[in-house]
Amino acid sequence: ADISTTLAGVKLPNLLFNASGVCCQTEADLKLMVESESGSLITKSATYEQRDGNPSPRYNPLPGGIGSINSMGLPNEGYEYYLNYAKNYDYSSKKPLFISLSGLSLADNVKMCEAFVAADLPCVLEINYSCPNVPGKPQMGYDFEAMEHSLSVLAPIINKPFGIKLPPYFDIAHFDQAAAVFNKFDNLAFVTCINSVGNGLAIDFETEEALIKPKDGFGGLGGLMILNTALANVNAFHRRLPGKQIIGVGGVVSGKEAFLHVLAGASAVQIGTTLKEEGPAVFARVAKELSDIMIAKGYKTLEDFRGKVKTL
Ligand SMILES: O=C(O)c1[nH]c(=O)[nH]c(=O)c1I
Repeated sequence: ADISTTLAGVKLPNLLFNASGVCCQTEADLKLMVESESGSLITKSATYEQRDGNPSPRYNPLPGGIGSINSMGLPNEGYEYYLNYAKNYDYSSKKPLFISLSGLSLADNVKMCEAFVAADLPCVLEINYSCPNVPGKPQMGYDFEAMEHSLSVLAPIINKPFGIKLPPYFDIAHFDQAAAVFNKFDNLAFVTCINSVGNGLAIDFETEEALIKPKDGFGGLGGLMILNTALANVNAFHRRLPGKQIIGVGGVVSGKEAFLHVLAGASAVQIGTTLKEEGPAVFARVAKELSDIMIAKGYKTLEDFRGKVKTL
């Protein structure tokens, strides 16, 4: 079946790619993504300066394959590293490049966006408003006023289609308030839902210890356990953002969850925890599983069922 898609006006040979943060911090990581069967790739969220991030252990899968917890602390090579990567990227490769930016201040986001705009490259920007793991930095995604102000500055600078990475919301009024902000920006072409469910706590039963070191063990939750929150956020914004697209992320362990994300309204699907645990071979597996599901259900393209979840 045809699992290709178009996102922000850019053609993706298939709808799958990595969630920012996984398999994308260094050129070696990104090479693995380019060589994989993913339809696209996105870089690790960049800050203006290089960051080491939080002390390890800072990532851990949870027992029983239910998910993961992380408090990486925004480790990255600094935005110029990713700008250079974007300047040298082979855009004829059919696999579009996305760049994640997560400035620690609006001023930093402005400087990074201006640098990418000045370079005038075909890559697509995803501004991360939802990093839950920088101690002392509350995430922008939960501050609607600050997010609106940031977008009012950045959208005109970027001046072409771009996206934002959002935290999960859990209140219908918050979906409404967030959508009211996003609908003000015409070139805000997509929203990526969801980032990890912030500040969970995983404790080892035997040792009675927290699984990760930073922040007393508090970190973002990912994997199968967040699937249903992810589907709700994808569908809530699919319903509320006419003319914009949704990238679905959260809980994709097989073609089945990718199918559900598209049914909820996703135009593309990112994989985080399962990519971290299985490696880049996950893309060929999930792509085949999704194609087989579509064939079994009689769907030829993603448009045949995108957003068509039935209510009772
Ligand atoms: O701790 C991180 O680096 C991190 N971890 C996440 O789960 N989401 C994010 O957006 C980020 I920037």
